[in-house]
Amino acid sequence: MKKIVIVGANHAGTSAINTILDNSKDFEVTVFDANSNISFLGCGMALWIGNQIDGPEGLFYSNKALLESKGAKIYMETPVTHIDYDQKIVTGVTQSGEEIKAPYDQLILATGSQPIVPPIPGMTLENVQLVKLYQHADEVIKKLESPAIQNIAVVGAGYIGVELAEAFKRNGKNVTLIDIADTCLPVYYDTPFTDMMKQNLGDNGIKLAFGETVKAIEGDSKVERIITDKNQYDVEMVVMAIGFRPNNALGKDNLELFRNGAYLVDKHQRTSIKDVYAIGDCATVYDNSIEGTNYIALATNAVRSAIVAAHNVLGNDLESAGVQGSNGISIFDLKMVSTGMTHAKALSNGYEASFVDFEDYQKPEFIKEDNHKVKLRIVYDANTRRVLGAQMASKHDMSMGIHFFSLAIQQKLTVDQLALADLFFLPHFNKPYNYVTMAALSAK
Ligand SMILES: Cc1cc2nc3c(=O)[nH]c(=O)nc-3n(C[C@H](O)[C@H](O)[C@H](O)COP(=O)(O)OP(=O)(O)OC[C@H]3O[C@@H](n4cnc5c(N)ncnc54)[C@H](O)[C@@H]3O)c2cc1C
Ligand SMILES: NC(=O)c1ccc[n+]([C@@H]2O[C@H](COP(=O)([O-])OP(=O)(O)OC[C@H]3O[C@@H](n4cnc5c(N)ncnc54)[C@H](O)[C@@H]3O)[C@@H](O)[C@H]2O)c1
Repeated sequence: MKKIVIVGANHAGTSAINTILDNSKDFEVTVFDANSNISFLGCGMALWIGNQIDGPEGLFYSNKALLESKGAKIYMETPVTHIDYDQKIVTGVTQSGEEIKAPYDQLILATGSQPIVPPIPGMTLENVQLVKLYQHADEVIKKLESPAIQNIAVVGAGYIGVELAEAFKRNGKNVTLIDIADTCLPVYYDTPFTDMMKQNLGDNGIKLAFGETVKAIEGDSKVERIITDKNQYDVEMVVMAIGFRPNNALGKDNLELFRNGAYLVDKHQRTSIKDVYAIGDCATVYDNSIEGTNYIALATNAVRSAIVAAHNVLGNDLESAGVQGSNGISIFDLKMVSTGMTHAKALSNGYEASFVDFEDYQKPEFIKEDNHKVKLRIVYDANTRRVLGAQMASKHDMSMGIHFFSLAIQQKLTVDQLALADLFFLPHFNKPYNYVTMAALSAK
């Protein structure tokens, strides 16, 4: 039997294990994970912290017993400390200090990412929190019960920071949201959209401290204040959410890396060493919007890249379709979704980019219930007319609409091809002249 070793058993690793074992019985699959749990959905963390769901139980979809029932050998709480890429041997160390040596024919690295820790004074004070793992969320929730914690600074107004700012507000805490950029969610949306989210956060009582650089966290053993280049805020907890860094410790000296340290992979998820694959947050993706290699840490990419790697391990020649970085967020009922490049990013990447904006009600005005305005921006190349990105915002759940644009970018469609696409009409759902058609028709 061919030996497959997988390092990391969270979203990417679990997806690879399932794909291999669901499709073949001819492989011996050995898996190592440093953590004590598998498959925690970080995307549900804010809902759990904000008391919008019953508890964390539903945020797990797999476990050691389930994967072992399929035939995998799973070592939990067993960090891999060394990989001999010449001899093809992975070494893990159990909690009791026992060394496990696992030889492989093919190796899948699924070691994910870690939150970025800024090099500022005060990071080791009590109540400075990182938020990635189940254990992190559990610790934050226990601390929130203390009446001593009333004022919280969230650093980073990206996806995690904005979601957690809402969650802490739902706990009745005073929240200050700090970002080095002059707005929130700048990676994903252009100004008209980030302005909507800014307004939404402000209207719901979150103090916004944008355009401020954090210099230090201060206190006498516990957090007492956070200092920026412009202000200082008295807080009892600081939550750091300024992005992820790929976890490349096991391969950084052996494998070719992307500029941020992620393992550089091709469309088969192959690294620079034969028989070694990398998937999920530790690896690069092929980004169809920029037509090149990129780093986009998302669970969706983790699961799909794992399916691709697993099929190649099985001997099926499967190539990734690439990604568009499609994403979504819902904060105090404001829903925003985006895919591909923002206009600002397209310009900074050297495209002669244009955009078209359109805003309309989701349904005809005679429908009075659950009918909200939807704001749409399509970003396209002014020369080739190729769709480069799209953003949508509404109180209506229009999220499925972004998939249309995602596929358009993947298939290199032009904005003019979208204008004449066959979109159905029914008043319960949309308008005969819907905003997608109208926006695309209006593209200059
Ligand atoms: C709060 C939060 C909200 C999020 N929301 C969303 C969302 O809404 N949508 C979305 O698409 N994505 C979301 N993400 C991102 C998503 O969680 C990640 O992209 C995803 O976890 C990546 O999966 P992964 O398996 O590649 O890596 P990870 O989840 O980082 O898992 C890596 C695994 O490798 C193990 N490991 C690492 N090193 C070793 C070693 N040396 N030996 C053994 N094991 C090792 C770790 O213990 C871990 O279990 C969110 C993330 C967070 C933190
Ligand atoms: N809904 C979702 O799809 C979802 C939810 C949560 C997380 N995620 C993913 O998880 C990953 C990590 O999320 P994240 O929110 O940590 O990263 P992010 O990239 O979304 O946001 C990081 C934010 O931190 C800011 N920042 C960077 N350095 C800073 C500094 N020194 N001081 C202050 N601000 C600073 C950036 O300007 C940015 O706004 C991302 O890939 C994200 O897409 C996705």
